[in-house]
Amino acid sequence: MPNPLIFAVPKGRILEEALPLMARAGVVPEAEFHDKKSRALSFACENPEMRLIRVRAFDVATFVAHGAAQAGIVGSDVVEEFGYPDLYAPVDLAIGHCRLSVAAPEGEVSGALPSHLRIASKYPNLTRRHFEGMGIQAEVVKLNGAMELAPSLGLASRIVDLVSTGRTLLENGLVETNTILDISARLIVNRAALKTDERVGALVERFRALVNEREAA
Ligand SMILES: Nc1ncnc2c1ncn2[C@@H]1O[C@H](COP(=O)(O)OP(=O)(O)OP(=O)(O)O)[C@@H](O)[C@H]1O
Ligand SMILES: O=P(O)(O)OC[C@H]1O[C@H](OP(=O)(O)OP(=O)(O)O)[C@H](O)[C@@H]1O
Repeated sequence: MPNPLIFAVPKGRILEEALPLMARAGVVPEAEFHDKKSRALSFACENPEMRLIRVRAFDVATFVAHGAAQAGIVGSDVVEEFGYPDLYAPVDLAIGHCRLSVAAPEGEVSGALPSHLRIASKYPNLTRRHFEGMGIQAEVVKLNGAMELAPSLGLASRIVDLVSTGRTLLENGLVETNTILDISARLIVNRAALKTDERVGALVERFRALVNEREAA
């Protein structure tokens, strides 16, 4: 039998929406995948030619870009932040919708911006690029969560973070000032694997057909 095709998924909130779509595309993990007590990270699938790995969202892109996994599902925020040349995102799955936005403390949203700003974010590249486009040099303080605390504690004057309902910003006294990126989850594949392994192309076509079907309905 050939090496199994490795399919990488994030462990958190995208997963719930992705699982039904994956099942319709023939990616169905063994029962242990759903066992909250299991510490396994790699799972057999109904299709014996496939294995599923569960990793952090940012790491999904890294595994696929380096060819350690051949395909996966991840938010377009992660695809854009890394910009890996070996990673190809051919299908917009139209799930996991949110946006990447700049937010500032209430009361500090108006007035001209200085030429240098300190921004807290998990997305240093997208943040720097956005502010460069406005002629502002952004010094990014990299945080992995709870960005919303940074302005009130003097760590940064603004944040760049994911927004969905807007509740987290509101409850932390922040106001959204600009949207940098509208986000949805993508099917991603390793470019070399797409060229050399016909199973990868077939997988892309299955997901593409599913999304087209859903749009037509
Ligand atoms: N409100 C939201 N907050 C965060 N991410 C969201 C939201 N809505 C949709 N997303 C999408 O979900 C992705 C995070 O996915 P998920 O929660 O599955 O990852 P994770 O592996 O748990 O992340 P982490 O590295 O934070 O542990 C984001 O990259 C984004 O594309
Ligand atoms: O606009 P809202 O609906 O309030 O959602 C946005 C919040 O959700 C995400 O955090 P998450 O819950 O993933 O926690 P984390 O950043 O600590 O992982 C994000 O970083 C925001 O804090």
